[in-house]
Amino acid sequence: MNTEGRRLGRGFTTNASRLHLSEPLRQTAFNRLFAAIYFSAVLVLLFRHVRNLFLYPIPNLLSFCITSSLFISDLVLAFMWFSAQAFRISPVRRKEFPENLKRIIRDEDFLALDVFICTADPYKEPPMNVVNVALSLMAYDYPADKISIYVSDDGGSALTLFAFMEAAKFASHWLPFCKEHNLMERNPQVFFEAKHHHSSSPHFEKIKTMYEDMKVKVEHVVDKGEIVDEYITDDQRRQAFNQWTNGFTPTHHPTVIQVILDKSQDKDISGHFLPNLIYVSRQKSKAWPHHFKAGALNVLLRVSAAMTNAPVILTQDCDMYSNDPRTPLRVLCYLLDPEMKPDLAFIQFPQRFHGLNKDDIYGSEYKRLFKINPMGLDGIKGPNYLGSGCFFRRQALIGDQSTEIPDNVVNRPIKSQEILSLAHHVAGCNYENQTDWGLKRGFRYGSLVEDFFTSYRLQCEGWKSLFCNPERAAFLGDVPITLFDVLSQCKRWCIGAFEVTFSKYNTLIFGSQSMGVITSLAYSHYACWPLWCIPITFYSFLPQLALLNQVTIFPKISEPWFFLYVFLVLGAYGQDFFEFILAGGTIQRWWNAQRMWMISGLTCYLFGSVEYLLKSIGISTQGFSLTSKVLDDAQRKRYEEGSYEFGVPSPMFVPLTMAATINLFSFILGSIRVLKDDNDKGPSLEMVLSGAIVLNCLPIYRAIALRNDAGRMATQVTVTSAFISVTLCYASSLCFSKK
Ligand SMILES: O=c1ccn([C@@H]2O[C@H](COP(=O)(O)OP(=O)(O)O[C@H]3O[C@H](CO)[C@@H](O)[C@H](O)[C@H]3O)[C@@H](O)[C@H]2O)c(=O)[nH]1
Ligand SMILES: [Mn+2]
Repeated sequence: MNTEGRRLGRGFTTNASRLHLSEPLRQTAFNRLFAAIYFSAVLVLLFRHVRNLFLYPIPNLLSFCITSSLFISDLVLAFMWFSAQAFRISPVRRKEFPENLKRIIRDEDFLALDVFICTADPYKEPPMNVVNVALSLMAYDYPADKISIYVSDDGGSALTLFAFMEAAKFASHWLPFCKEHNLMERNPQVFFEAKHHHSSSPHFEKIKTMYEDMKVKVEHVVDKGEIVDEYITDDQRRQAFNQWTNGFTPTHHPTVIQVILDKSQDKDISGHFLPNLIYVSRQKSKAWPHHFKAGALNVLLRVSAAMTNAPVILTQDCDMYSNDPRTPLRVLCYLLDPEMKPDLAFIQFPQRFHGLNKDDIYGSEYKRLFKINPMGLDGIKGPNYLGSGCFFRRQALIGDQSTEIPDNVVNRPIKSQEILSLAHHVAGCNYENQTDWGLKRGFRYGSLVEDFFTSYRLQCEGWKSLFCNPERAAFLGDVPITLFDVLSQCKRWCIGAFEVTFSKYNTLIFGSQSMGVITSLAYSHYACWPLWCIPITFYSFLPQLALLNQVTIFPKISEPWFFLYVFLVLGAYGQDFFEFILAGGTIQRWWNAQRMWMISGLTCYLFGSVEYLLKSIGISTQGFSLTSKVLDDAQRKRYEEGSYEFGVPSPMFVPLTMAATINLFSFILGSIRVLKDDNDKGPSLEMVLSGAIVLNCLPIYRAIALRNDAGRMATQVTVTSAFISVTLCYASSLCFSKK
């Protein structure tokens, strides 16, 4: 069949030897035009602020404070808008043709792949889930002798090792089963939960029973917190678990490296070799910093260099399973392209999630962060690294572009004493001492968003990246299902972002010199992310307090400035809305995403900024607080019903509840006045703003007053917020009356 010039839907054309294609997004021209118009409007607004502040006499301190707060807020908004244009300037879309690969490569051309899976706590990250992730990756449609799975266990837990030993046994049945039935779902948990036509066959029943047996065993062990004697079935296992001696704790223990499957010896039930499966728990000592996930990944980089040294590395979080067995073939479409540029460092897939509720109430899809923006960056230097679902060229992490690194795979038996002792040596906690690991080599240290920081530094060094976004999700991960977990995760990201901003690698100064202005703006947008808290907080309180005291701070409808405000607000929201919908979103999801933006401004952005401050003056020492992946049934049920989960009495909820209360009162009071007053001059911007915030806060009112399940707002939070709100209103009335 002649496939030349065949139209491939969505506007791509190709011929039979093409491996990949890219094309600019259609909205680019509009984006640029709109940016020019909007930019002029922003300048006019800033001009108005400057004039009000410096050219007109200021009657009193209060109005000076109000004017300058509005000016600062709008400056931040302007900066965030401006830097975000970097994502809009040349977005591209790609497509790969893995079906064409077979024609041009032979089996031995497949590049060896080392897969890194990080886990850190068997109670927050259930070993059964981690094992399912590993099984889905081991079952890639790829020559098994080219795949090695490395599991980094920062929890140093025998329970996790046990789970993997069981998984290895199950793998010898599961992998041939997947291949025989050509399954797409190769995460056994997901596969068995879905309804399938195989479900009547005896083969299906048999493998399902095996899976259930393994699950029962692993969960039993995790519940007990130790490996029961009856499960220590042979000397090999006994020797392995004997490494957990009495003084062994998660934060203080020697290195444990266990080769669970060896591709040169272990076969599945159909007689094919299985991929390598290696458990690594690096040495930990309280005397040495371990640098969290970045540290764990660097240990895997070195251990894998000693054992298999594959030229391609996939980094994966322990909750991100493979949803498409052909993903590595897509990667080969780029890496085996004879025209591949030597400066390509990594290929990033979007983070996508399963188990989101219908309208994604917490905006956990992060469409902008994980899809729209990476497509935007793909047209410049390439997307930033998202921590998971990313294929690196090993060379980018261990050398510069000019170092020749032999792309050969180590071919010694990985269980040899020589290799194992080298692996132990490089996993030791003082191995990195006095070296450039984490500084100039490997995953970079110094930020809680090690992914963002690492790709930033790589791109500063001249490396590029690609965004690969196939229709069927390559990976699917878990989302946090309580608001507190969502906000805590985002707070960690904020602290990490500021760690980059206030380092010598500041994205605006260092970045613009090393990576060009446009890319550095994009990175600055993220690095300054927590700054959103400034405008959001001011706009949630200031105009409302003014409204309560019958003072207007925004232009009235009779003034031309009114329309400038209307244009700026509608323009920004409108563009955001269209981009969201064009990227496949729904109206409800967009609404929830913008609601989460407001909520974040009053919670995680704000608390993240404060915590960063405390950390930098040495008061707080917040580390990497893991996102919980454990499911509580009642919480899950409420999440599925679309009900916001407050529950915990966190101080983060206080400013949020205050904003909800104050906006409600100012809106009601304002409405009463409008109704009573005949010489009313139409809508005031203050009223529109507090009305919009009240709409956004509906779930909060419900959580305070109408619910009595465990997810309602904690009484402490309600009482504290009410008290501070009253004080704030009283104080504001004193200030405004002095005027
Ligand atoms: O000391 C640590 C801490 C974490 N992890 C692992 O890091 C991964 C990410 O942790 P998680 O709690 O799931 O954080 P998230 O906020 O959900 O992760 C996002 O944000 C992180 C940066 O903050 C990135 O590393 C992740 O890839 C990205 O998905 C997990 O597999 C953990 O097991 C470690 O290995 N060691
Ligand atoms: Mn996660």
